[in-house]
Amino acid sequence: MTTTAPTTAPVVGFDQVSKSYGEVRAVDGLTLALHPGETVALLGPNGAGKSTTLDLLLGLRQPDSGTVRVLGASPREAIVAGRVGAMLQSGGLMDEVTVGELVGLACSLHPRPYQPSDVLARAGVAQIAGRKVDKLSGGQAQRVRFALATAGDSDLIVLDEPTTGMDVTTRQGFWATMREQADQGRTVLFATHYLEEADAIADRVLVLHRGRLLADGTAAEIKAKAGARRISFDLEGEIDEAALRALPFLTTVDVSGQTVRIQSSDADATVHAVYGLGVYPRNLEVAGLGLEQAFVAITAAEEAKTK
Ligand SMILES: Nc1ncnc2c1ncn2[C@@H]1O[C@H](COP(=O)(O)OP(=O)(O)OP(=O)(O)O)[C@@H](O)[C@H]1O
Repeated sequence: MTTTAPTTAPVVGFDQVSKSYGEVRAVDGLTLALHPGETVALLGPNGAGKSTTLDLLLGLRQPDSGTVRVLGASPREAIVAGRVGAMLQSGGLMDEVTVGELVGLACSLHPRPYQPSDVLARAGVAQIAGRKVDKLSGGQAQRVRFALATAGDSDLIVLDEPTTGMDVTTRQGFWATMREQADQGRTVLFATHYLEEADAIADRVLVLHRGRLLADGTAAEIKAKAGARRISFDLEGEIDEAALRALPFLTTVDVSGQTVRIQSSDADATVHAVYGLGVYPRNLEVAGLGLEQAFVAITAAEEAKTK
């Protein structure tokens, strides 16, 4: 028996949630619903409010106004019922115990625990189960935090910058495991600064900026929202660089040797105008923005508006 409502409620529901620290409004009127089986990336520049949002979601901080619900209950009730597993940036690990002991303890405290041996194996730390927790490398400690977050059968897994300090192979293994968790119907929410991870892993991307939701959609939708496209070509002769830079619709221009790379909010018009400069562009390519460039474009546009 749990105290939580049936799973028809969103896994996570924020309704007009705000949280300030003194003068700083870290989360500003956030409304949001996450659903079962979604893998959601939370992006935003430093100080955008990602960690505060996760703290509110986990009941570690209380909102000044608005409500946060997790699986139809308060965050605290959902956590007590074992429905949420979390891996936080700052989560210190107990000293003087071994990895195996710590994971065993986490399993024993979970209302719906997995076998410690399975948890150790899944997190890739079975070989270091006998090692003291304070003797681990940064990447190993991250894996142990991951083991603690998956000690039992939770409906929601919350990860704050989970792959910081992991090498490439560990990172790939980590995300493969997370995919399995989502495929089994769990909701995975992770904050990250690695945009390529968000692009590859998440089926939904949230962009936070100054505590507000700036974009919410698939990575493809976020890229489209940024509007701009990348244009690149090689020059055969000289180009009047000042005239090139003066063309309308350009957001960035980079001329390096014979190669020109530009971003434009109207690629068709820009290509037409380049021909108009008497240039014949070779190897012309027009492509959409990557998620990283789209993120920079969206947040920079918002910065410009708020100045
Ligand atoms: N305990 C606190 N006391 C005062 N201000 C805080 C506190 N925690 C966060 N802030 C401020 O609130 C804002 C949001 O911080 P938060 O840590 O939620 O952002 P973030 O998106 O997680 O940032 P980062 O990417 O740098 O981890 C920032 O301006 C930060 O300085």
